[in-house]
Amino acid sequence: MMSIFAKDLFKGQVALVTGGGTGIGFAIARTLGQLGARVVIAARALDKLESAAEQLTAGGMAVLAAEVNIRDAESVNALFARLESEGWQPDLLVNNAGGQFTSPALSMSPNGFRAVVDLNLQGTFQMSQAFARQRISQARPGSIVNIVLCLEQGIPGMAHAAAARAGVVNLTKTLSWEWAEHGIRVNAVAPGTIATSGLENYDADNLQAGIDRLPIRRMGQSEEVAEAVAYLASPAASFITGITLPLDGGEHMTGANPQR
Ligand SMILES: CCCCC/C=C/C(=O)SCCNC(=O)CCNC(=O)[C@H](O)C(C)(C)COP(=O)(O)OP(=O)(O)OC[C@H]1O[C@@H](n2cnc3c(N)ncnc32)[C@H](O)[C@@H]1OP(=O)(O)O
Ligand SMILES: NC(=O)C1=CN([C@@H]2O[C@H](COP(=O)(O)OP(=O)(O)OC[C@H]3O[C@@H](n4cnc5c(N)ncnc54)[C@H](OP(=O)(O)O)[C@@H]3O)[C@@H](O)[C@H]2O)C=CC1
Repeated sequence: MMSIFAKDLFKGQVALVTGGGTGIGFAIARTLGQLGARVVIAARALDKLESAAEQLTAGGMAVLAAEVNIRDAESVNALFARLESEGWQPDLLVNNAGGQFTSPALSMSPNGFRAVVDLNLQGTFQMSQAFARQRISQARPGSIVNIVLCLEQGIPGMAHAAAARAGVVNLTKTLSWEWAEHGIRVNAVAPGTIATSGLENYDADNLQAGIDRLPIRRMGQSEEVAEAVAYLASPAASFITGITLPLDGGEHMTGANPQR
């Protein structure tokens, strides 16, 4: 997919994409890199990150693979300290890392619920706070884009993720208020079902049943998410903050219903 944006849109900027070694995060990293950004891809599995970085570098991009566990505040702080000392301090942050498992709410263990909230909500907060502290201490503007889930009809079978991502939607609004005076915009994209290897964790028949109900009756592509992220992160969206953009073929009207 060809980007509609100017080739040097993000020239001179560094973008940090969590979960940037796989799936949607990889597509976001590639798009921002093609648009001139130097890109940091960060996640837990360094081997996957390094092979993704190799692919992107082979395409002419400047890419750094960096290990982080977004659930661990010390690991997050260490990442930002490292990026600053190595000259990769990010101007843009894409909080893409996340995930969950399907389970009826009645049989979810407290620890299972907590693990998903910890990853998607606490992790996103920790990354955003570390990013904003660094930007604000140096009086530099910035932009954050959070990747959430389509949740407008609730998400039966994923109560933990529905709650955590709704938390991120409101966190997006709240941080956009608090950090606007520092020139930091905060927005989110809410994808529906997007064709990535991440979907191997989910029942294919349930996914298809959800797709069959969509007005646009297909899965989305990672590149479609990446283009929306590029727009929200760019100066073209300089008057937009606090929003969550549905990118879902209409799933915000039909719901996903993964468990039935
Ligand atoms: C229509 C559906 C559309 C779906 C669209 C969305 C797609 C995507 O999001 S794609 C992203 C793809 N990747 C994933 O979703 C995988 C993400 N999963 C994880 O990263 C992890 O499984 C985790 C964060 C959810 C948990 O990580 P961790 O803390 O390392 O896990 P533990 O093994 O320590 O377990 C903690 C706790 O959670 C319970 N648990 C874990 N997996 C399941 C499961 N599949 N079913 C039920 N319970 C699970 C586990 O048992 C632990 O609880 P206790 O046993 O009570 O200690
Ligand atoms: N595919 C879809 O249909 C949809 C996906 N989403 C969301 O989009 C995002 C990307 O999903 P997708 O690309 O499909 O799936 P992936 O499983 O490929 O992406 C998840 C990424 O998150 C990283 N990650 C997970 N846990 C952590 C952690 N604790 N610290 C740092 N990184 C972590 C993983 O890397 P590693 O394991 O190496 O840490 C991986 O790169 C996720 O938040 C997902 O929930 C939202 C809607 C729909």
